[in-house]
Amino acid sequence: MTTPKVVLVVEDDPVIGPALAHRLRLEGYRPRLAETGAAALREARALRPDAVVSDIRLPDMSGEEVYLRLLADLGALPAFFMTAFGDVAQAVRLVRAGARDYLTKPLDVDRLVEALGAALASAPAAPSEGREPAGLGVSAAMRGVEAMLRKAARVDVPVVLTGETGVGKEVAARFLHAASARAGEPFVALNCAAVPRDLAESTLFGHERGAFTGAATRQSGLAERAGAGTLLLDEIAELAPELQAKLLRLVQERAFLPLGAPAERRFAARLVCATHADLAARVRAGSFREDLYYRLHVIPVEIPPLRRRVEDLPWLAERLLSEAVARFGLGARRLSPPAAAALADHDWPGNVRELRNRIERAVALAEGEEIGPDDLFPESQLERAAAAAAPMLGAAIQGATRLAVSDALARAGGNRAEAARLLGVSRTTLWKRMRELGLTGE
Ligand SMILES: Nc1ncnc2c1ncn2[C@@H]1O[C@H](COP(=O)(O)OP(=O)(O)OP(=O)(O)O)[C@@H](O)[C@H]1O
Repeated sequence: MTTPKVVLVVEDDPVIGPALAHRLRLEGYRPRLAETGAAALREARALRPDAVVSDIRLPDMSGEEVYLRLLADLGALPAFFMTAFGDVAQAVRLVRAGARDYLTKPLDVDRLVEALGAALASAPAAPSEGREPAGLGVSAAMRGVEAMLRKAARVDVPVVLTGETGVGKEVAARFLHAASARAGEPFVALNCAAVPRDLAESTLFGHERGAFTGAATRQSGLAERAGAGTLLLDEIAELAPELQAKLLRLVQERAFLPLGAPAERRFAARLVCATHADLAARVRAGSFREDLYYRLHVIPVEIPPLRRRVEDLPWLAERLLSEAVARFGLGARRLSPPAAAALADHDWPGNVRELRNRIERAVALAEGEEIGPDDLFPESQLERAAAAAAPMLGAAIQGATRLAVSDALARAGGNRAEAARLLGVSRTTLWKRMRELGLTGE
């Protein structure tokens, strides 16, 4: 059986949103409705939807902003926009940024369902039980990480993934999930740094109806939604102290208490944590509980930065390139040899996320089939232009200085002390400038 694809519907209209979600459910999708941009971003980070269908005007931000933030967080994914305003400029911008389609209201739902079906059929399928998960790299370092994760997948103990931002900690967590016996169960992720502090507890553990003002219905938390699958807590170092205590209970007793619930529930998922912070240092600084640290650190796995495994660059670039081409529905693209060489010269502070962003931008904007170094690193083109402009700027500054100095000397009747006073500089500075400019003061 295939797992239903998750479609995030972002719509604040109380009729259109639920109606669309209902239709998508009938079509065999797992829709998730968000009524604001902030809720959509939260849901997207936790659920990693397969596609997004969003209104362009939302109460708190534009659909465009939601999409660009989703792109940064999740990479490209099929996105469809709905608008009552037919704003062509925004449509063009969104399609350039990778959106699939732009539909005007009243919405032709059949057309949307058809386009969604086509987009999701061409998207790579989620790994399912028994299938070999996609590899993480070809370097010895990443082969080592894969071997470690495969071993960890066999036993149900907490894993902590560490590494710089964008190295692929979440990708590694998904690899672990796919390699484990839990592969057919949900994979649920929460970025602890992104969820507002007052919502963190109910997001993680859920709440009963009436548990707090505004809790109109019962809401299950991610600990419950992860079922017998895997729960990834990303940026674990940012978890508030009161939640650290509750997480300890989750790990130790495998139990959690939804807000306002009469009794604890059993935690059936596997816990994986990730962080780019030095957790041991946080323990020493007193901001992370030592007992939790030791509970979580049963299997620590470090994902090395991309600059320390350059052998992975061509492999990753190739993979991200074909993914971007398929997602944007474009024809073939390839990296020119100088572009491939430029990849190796860069030191990738943003790691694989930066590589993905550069490749997606290059695929979207390159004119022909071949992607050159300037498509990947447009800033170096600007730097070259600035360097070329620098001599011109220098000449302009020199010309202006010459005029000002000659004028001051003329007004001071050749008296250098007076000319320096008029210019607001010391006599030594004036003397230096005159020497540089070849002025004698005559
Ligand atoms: N081995 C890989 N193959 C393909 N894509 C990858 C790989 N590793 C990372 N990526 C891509 O790089 C981006 C960042 O990956 P991921 O979110 O897993 O990093 P992270 O270390 O969890 O980042 P952060 O510290 O910011 O949470 C994603 O778009 C992901 O798809």
